[in-house]
Amino acid sequence: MKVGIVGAGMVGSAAGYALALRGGASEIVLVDRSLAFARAQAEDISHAVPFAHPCRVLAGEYGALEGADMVILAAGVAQKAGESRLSLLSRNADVFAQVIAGVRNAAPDAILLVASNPVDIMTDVAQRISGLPAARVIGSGTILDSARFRSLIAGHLGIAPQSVHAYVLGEHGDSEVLAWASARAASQPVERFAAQVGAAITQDVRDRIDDGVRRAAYRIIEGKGATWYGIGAGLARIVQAVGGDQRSVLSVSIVTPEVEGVSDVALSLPRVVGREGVIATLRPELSGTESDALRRSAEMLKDTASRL
Ligand SMILES: NC(=O)C1=CN([C@@H]2O[C@H](COP(=O)(O)OP(=O)(O)OC[C@H]3O[C@@H](n4cnc5c(N)ncnc54)[C@H](O)[C@@H]3O)[C@@H](O)[C@H]2O)C=CC1
Ligand SMILES: CC(=O)C(=O)O
Repeated sequence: MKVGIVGAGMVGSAAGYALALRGGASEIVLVDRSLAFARAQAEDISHAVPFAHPCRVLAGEYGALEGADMVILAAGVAQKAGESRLSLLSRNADVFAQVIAGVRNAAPDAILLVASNPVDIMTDVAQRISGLPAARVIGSGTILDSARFRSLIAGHLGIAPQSVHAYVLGEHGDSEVLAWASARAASQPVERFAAQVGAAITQDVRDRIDDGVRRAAYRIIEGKGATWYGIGAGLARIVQAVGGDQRSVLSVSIVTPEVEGVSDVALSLPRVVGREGVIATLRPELSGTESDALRRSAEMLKDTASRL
């Protein structure tokens, strides 16, 4: 599997590094508006390969993406402390107009994997500009938020996050929805599991976990300027699901025909991901409050995208 990465900054390079370590690609090509920077990142990542899986890590201009099966889009600006993801929209939409033309010329058959924020609207933008089917333009969406949610539930229950299935839905951003009603630990509703291990999920616990997920990016950006490890691993996970035709269920964003009465909106739901991109979309069990919140998130995203 040949994977391109456009935008070799913190997120793009972390994705390349995670891919090299996890063994999800035979070739990784980094592209950036600064070729010298992309070359330096590629050389650095290539020095991890002897400790991981065989893989060529290169840098180049857009032409070097020829033959790529998948291209990660991580170019553009990132939030500064206190800024919301949505505030990046017009700047990153301009960047995508250039980037997608370059990618499509070199690798017209590649699946696009969008990371740049605001990721749901950028997924919508990427799909519109590229003209590709929605199933082949995937935003990382809430894959990161779902990982944060699973980690915090697992920490409370004293188990591994791998034993927790829980999704964050809607926007990757302030209006996201933590789907407690469908959260499971060891196949049981998390409340039932919690009662068995004497770790009740009280309203205080829910509020703490909600804040831990929803405000994670703000806290990390305040502390170190940006986030990259979590999303780098999440992007590598999506690439592996596609490359291995794994049909894994991941919460990712694509333009979706209808969500809670809102049409043609890009947001995250659990989706089956394999060789052709998104193969199916699932609608998890939600409480009334969660459905209302998902509708509001969808309406906000649709409204913002249609004003672009
Ligand atoms: N989806 C998610 O969960 C997450 C998304 N992000 C987003 O990812 C994006 C990248 O963040 P970072 O890597 O931290 O930023 P960064 O500033 O470290 O890297 C961005 C890179 O894009 C390149 N670039 C800018 N314009 C370009 C163009 N026209 N053509 C080619 N390359 C161009 C820059 O030279 C730079 O190397 C941001 O929009 C950020 O908000 C960040 C963390 C999580
Ligand atoms: C920056 C960002 O989108 C995140 O870490 O969630």
